[in-house]
Amino acid sequence: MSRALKIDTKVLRRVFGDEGLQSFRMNYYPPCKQPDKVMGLTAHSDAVSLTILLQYNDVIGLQIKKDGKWVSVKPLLKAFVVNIGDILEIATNGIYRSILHRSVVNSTKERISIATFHMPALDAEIGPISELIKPGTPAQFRQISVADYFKGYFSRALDEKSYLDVMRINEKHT
Ligand SMILES: O=C(O)CCC(=O)C(=O)O
Ligand SMILES: [Fe+2]
Repeated sequence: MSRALKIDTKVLRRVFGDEGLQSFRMNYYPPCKQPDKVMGLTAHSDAVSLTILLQYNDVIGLQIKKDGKWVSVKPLLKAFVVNIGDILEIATNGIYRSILHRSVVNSTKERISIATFHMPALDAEIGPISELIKPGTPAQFRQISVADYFKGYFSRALDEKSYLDVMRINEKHT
């Protein structure tokens, strides 16, 4: 990522240093006779920096929004899905985009996924990396402490990528 962003590797270490937090969530989706009428997990992007996800059993459910369409991510044996989260979008000033995703349910089979979320420590600050703010690319997001960022995030309903708009400079705060 440092190479792609053309920044020193020390910069990402500074931002996502070794004091970061990891949390995890196990999602259990029971079968539903009318899967078209329910949503397993509503469309969202992960608020964190990076998510490493295991689709534990061989049941399709995770979908990502690609070119305006929902696309299923086929579970692969022993493979992880790596999803970019909102903090990485903020830190890279919009160069890396967090992925909009959701989970649908199956009519006969249960589904289990395990997500590990990675983020900076609560007392760290997040905002666009200073090395990426240049005359042609001004800061797109505000600077905020990780604690305040998550306080705001958890006080809202899960709603696509709407919380990123709250962090955006020159956008209406809803
Ligand atoms: O069940 C899945 O595959 C996705 C879970 C997810 O998006 C989440 O836990 O944030
Ligand atoms: Fe997610």
